Amino acid sequence: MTKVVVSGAFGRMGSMICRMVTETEGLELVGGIGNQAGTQFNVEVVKSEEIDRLLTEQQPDVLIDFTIASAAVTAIQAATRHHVGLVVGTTGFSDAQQRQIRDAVEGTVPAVISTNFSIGVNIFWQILRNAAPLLSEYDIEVSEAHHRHKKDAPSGTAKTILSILDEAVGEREKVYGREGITERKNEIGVHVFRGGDIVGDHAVTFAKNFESITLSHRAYDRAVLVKGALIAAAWVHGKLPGIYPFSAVLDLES
Ligand SMILES: NC(=O)C1=CN([C@@H]2O[C@H](COP(=O)(O)OP(=O)(O)OC[C@H]3O[C@@H](n4cnc5c(N)ncnc54)[C@H](OP(=O)(O)O)[C@@H]3O)[C@@H](O)[C@H]2O)C=CC1
Ligand SMILES: O=C(O)C1=N[C@H](C(=O)O)C[C@H](O)C1
Repeated sequence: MTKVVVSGAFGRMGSMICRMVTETEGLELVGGIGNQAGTQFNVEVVKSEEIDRLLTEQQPDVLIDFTIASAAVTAIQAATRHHVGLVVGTTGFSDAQQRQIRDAVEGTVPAVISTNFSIGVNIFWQILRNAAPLLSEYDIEVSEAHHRHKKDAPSGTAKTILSILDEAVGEREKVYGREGITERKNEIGVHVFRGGDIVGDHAVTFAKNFESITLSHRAYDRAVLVKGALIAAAWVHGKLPGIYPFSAVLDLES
């Protein structure tokens, strides 16, 4: 049995994760962390000031975090103090926050950290790794669309796409939207849409004269992201300390 605490327990992802943990054999929901205290699926949800008490009392095996960057850093640091494994889906970390996370996790706990827990997106990234080197002479544009409530832009997934492209075709300047008189150089254009309840769309277009190729992924239901996080939670329990990508959980490494 893997005992799970969910940070962001009242959020869009967190509340669905709490419900699906209670419905998944082998996982047990033992607590939550929220911006306010309360209960979720019959377990206590505490504010971040009470994390240490919760982790001491409930002795979870894994903490799953889907919050905002600053709250995630606090939860991650607490989990490492209590030797609790981690699944982190929160996006929008600054470079300094990423360093804080690496420093906290290294040598202490196993952590699966991914900007996207959909299996399809992780396969999409792998396809991109293989395809992009063949398309290095093409103009490249990246776009993403999400619901109106999303706070960070571009999405974490889009940032991962950009780092895959940097590695595959060499680092290029990123141009975030265009306005006025602009001349395209050897850059990557990045375009962000926000509206309605779009779960998550990502696309990469490679264009040259007379032809283009677009690789895209669309999530129709947040459940695909939640399912991936739960697969990661079951996997990470008992692993050696270190940061693992979700592709390692899925055994997608080529
Ligand atoms: N990796 C992946 O596959 C995915 C990643 N995400 C990422 O996950 C994060 C959450 O997304 P989503 O669920 O849509 O966002 P929500 O805003 O719905 O959920 C975040 C929750 O965190 C709570 N929160 C804020 N501060 C704290 C704190 N200090 N301690 C505990 N909880 C806190 C918020 O409370 P309040 O509302 O009161 O502020 C809210 O309930 C985002 O960064 C998003 O990009 C999302 C989907 C998939
Ligand atoms: O905030 C969201 O909703 C999502 N965030 C992740 C991201 O920033 O890439 C993943 C997913 O697309 C949904």
